[in-house]
Amino acid sequence: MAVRSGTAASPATGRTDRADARIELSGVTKRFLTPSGEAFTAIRDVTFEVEPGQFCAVVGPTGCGKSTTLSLVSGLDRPSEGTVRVGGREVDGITEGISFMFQADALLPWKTVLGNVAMGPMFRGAAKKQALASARDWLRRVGLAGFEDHHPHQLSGGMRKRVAMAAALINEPKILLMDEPFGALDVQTKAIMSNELIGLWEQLRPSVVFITHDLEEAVALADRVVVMTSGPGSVKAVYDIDLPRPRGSVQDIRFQPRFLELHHQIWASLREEVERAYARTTGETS
Ligand SMILES: Nc1ncnc2c1ncn2[C@@H]1O[C@H](COP(=O)(O)OP(=O)(O)OP(=O)(O)O)[C@@H](O)[C@H]1O
Repeated sequence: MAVRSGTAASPATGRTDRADARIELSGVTKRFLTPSGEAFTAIRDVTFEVEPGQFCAVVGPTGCGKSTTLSLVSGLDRPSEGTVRVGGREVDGITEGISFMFQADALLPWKTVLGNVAMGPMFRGAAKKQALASARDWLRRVGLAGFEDHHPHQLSGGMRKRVAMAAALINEPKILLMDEPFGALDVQTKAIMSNELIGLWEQLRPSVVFITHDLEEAVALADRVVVMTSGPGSVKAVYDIDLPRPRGSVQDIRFQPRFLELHHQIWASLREEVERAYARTTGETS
């Protein structure tokens, strides 16, 4: 493992080398105006990179600015200072080739499962027949063959996540942004979904920014873990995870000595920030 900050190491052998999938945040600060008109700094001087095809997890205490960071990468919001680049180009609006997955389902309740998944290619100009064929194929890939005509409310939470995953991946994004996508699932379903995500990611290799509160999930899935400080968030440390790929089942990897070692080291760093954030909410000084 390497604890790093600053410039990124070369991607490991076998990674996609699509330079247009590189994500770079450099000295990024984001301030919001509070209702009373004062400036509130959500993140300060955030710098890190995600290599093309790399799976990068971001962890940090609640309110440290993880979602804010993700929205700046997506182009939904702009930095107050610093630059966000995707593929070497400064982000100045919604960037082509990015898909999202959030904790809340972003499925349209009035559309069938097939209709929800086919929407992406249809918006991108695919013929309806082709979009539906591709959606059927993706539903098969996420284990939902036979559920094409169901509506989202007729599915379990895990099944809805599969639909959301198919809807995100059908566009074959170069970048996948995920904000606690499995946060609302029970432990077993979360593990199954994590395994499925990693299997599909290994086939498509988009660059991933994956926000999570679950450090085990971060270490099990990621090539790189970014630890953020308590708010205003900045990058405290970057850990390159040297567990081999393919990783296999996330349930099993948690028992490997190397996993435990990495988890222990990163938790020592994260814990200080979690405690600092907690002390603030309880009014204690730290
Ligand atoms: N649009 C906004 N206007 C004002 N303040 C905002 C806005 N968006 C976020 N914030 C504030 O910025 C800080 C960081 O929020 P953000 O949601 O990015 O944190 P987070 O690390 O993702 O939190 P959590 O882990 O709890 O989801 C919070 O204090 C939040 O209240």
